Amino acid sequence: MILQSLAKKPCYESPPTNIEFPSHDGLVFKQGSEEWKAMSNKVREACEDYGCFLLLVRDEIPMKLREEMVTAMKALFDLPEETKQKHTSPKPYQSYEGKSPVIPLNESFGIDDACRLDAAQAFTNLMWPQGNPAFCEAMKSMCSKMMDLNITILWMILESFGLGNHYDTHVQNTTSAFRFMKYKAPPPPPPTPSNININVGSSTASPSASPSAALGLVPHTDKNTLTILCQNDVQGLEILTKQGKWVEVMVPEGAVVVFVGDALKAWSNGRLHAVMHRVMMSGDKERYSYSLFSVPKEEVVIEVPQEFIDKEHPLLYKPFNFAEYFTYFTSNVREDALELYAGIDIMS
Ligand SMILES: O=C(O)CCC(=O)C(=O)O
Ligand SMILES: [Fe+2]
Repeated sequence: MILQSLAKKPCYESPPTNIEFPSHDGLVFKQGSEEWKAMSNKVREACEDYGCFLLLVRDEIPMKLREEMVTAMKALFDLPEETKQKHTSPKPYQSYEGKSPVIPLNESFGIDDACRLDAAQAFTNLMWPQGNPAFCEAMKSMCSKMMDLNITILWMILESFGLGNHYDTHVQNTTSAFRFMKYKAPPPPPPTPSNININVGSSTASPSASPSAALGLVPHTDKNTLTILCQNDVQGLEILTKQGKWVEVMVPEGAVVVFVGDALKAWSNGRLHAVMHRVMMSGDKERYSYSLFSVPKEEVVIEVPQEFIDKEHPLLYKPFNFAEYFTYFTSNVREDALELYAGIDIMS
């Protein structure tokens, strides 16, 4: 695994540093080894400072599987509208969604409890009643690899805080959700005097500047624990730095983006940062991305462990049920939903 911190500076004046960690036995480092400890600390620091980071995981998530996944997704989004609309769920963000007036370039499918074997089968059979084993296989395999990665990263974070004893409870309390996303290329901007080619003798006025980017996904923090995001080669992801500046995230081939969500931010008493991010589309290519979200199970109450509370770190969040917070958020879609719902006003 190679880890790259994002947005070292408010904007990329110099390339972010790459740190390489040799891996042993595939995904899992020898726990307790020097590499393991160094990697765990880097992961925690990135989560504290930026709330996200890039991981190069060519061994853990092979390129061939990524290619199969994008091919499978193209077939999925190419299905007729009435077939896609068959995917419905009472849960927010899980049904097929497309043609939203706010984000008209975006289409998505959410799949609950996605790492269960029967979830991939049920979804595939709904979309392709005649069967599509290639899709089902790619989805199943990708889900489990991304979940392994997700859990390993959580393990590293806990170990780095010296809280490895919380790992088993976290895993028992965790379920998963998967999301497929497609973003159409934005329509070309209307011609303006500055981008119409005018022939003046032998010289030609310069061609149009690149079309201005269009909103692909609204700014948000993820609400869950940790997110692993993969994309095709079309960039568009942006994060809001702590300095309040939107910066592009150039995701290299073979890398995934890891995000801290609100649930982990609250559990860590605000030590870890849940970063705002969005997608801005430009150019003429379609973006495909897919995410594996680790999510606290319905009944789970998020409570800050004593180890995170001291004089310098007063308790910032009261215990709350994650499912209830999520329901609250869906009817109060605002940036400070977590603070409003569970925050303790330490000034009063
Ligand atoms: O498509 C992307 O790159 C971002 C997706 C995302 O942020 C999300 O689904 O929460
Ligand atoms: Fe997100």
